[in-house]
Amino acid sequence: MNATPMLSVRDLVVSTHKQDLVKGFSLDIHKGQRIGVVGESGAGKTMASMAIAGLLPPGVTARGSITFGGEEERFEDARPGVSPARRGVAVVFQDTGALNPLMRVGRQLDEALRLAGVKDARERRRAAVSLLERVRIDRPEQRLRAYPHELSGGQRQRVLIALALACRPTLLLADEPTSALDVSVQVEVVSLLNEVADAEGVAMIVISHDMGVIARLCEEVVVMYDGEIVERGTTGQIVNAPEHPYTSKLIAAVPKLATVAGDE
Ligand SMILES: Nc1ncnc2c1ncn2[C@@H]1O[C@H](COP(=O)(O)OP(=O)(O)OP(=O)(O)O)[C@@H](O)[C@H]1O
Repeated sequence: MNATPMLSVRDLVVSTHKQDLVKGFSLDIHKGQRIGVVGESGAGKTMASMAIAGLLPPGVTARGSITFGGEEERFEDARPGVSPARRGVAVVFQDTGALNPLMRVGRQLDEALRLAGVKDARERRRAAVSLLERVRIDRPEQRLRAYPHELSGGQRQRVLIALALACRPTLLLADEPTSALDVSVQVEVVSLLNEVADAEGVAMIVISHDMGVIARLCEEVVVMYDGEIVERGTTGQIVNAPEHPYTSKLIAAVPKLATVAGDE
């Protein structure tokens, strides 16, 4: 692994005025690396990743330091902003209303590409078609005219991945990228994320309550429980020899997981 991580998070604490939601989160990720953050609902996975992306909700603040692309930002009960250095981070949300239901897919991609600095409208149109091709959506020209409800759940998740790729990220934060999908479609989206990460060379932080999804996507895993990291290691180590009882519980919830880790 090369020496300087692309992203370094140190002692991140995320709080409301009442309580700490994340109680000291540290993580390094290198170019092209894929790290999973696993834990049950409410463990603080989303809050940690939203702090990294500069997208904490109102009333939630952060303490600690985040270094991205060599630029360190320190926070003292502040909301991290999206600094230019952070522009290389994109978030893939889960398909539960993340797309604007009133806007055609093409318009949403056009907007994302405009924000990413593509000035020429024809160039944006070409780029939108190419993004849909890269996420393996068939008949891309036609899909640009579709509204989200005219697409299947799997196709909408693909569009969300295409939107994330529009800003040419170096780091993708995928928050429960498959949770809203049927099992067979989950498998397709996991393969697509693997394919995209390989082809584009992006690093990925995958957040999920499902150790099975993480094991298929990531070489390293961080386990969160009640706002804290309770265990970390390679996927093989965590799956085959978990040290924390909570990790064992997460693994037991996925019956075929030993086979998945064995396949790697
Ligand atoms: N906007 C908010 N304001 C205040 N507290 C919040 C807000 N959103 C979430 N929380 C609280 O923060 C804690 C951590 O939530 P977080 O969403 O990070 O957990 P998670 O591990 O990602 O779980 P899930 O998969 O359910 O989102 C929870 O106790 C949750 O109730």
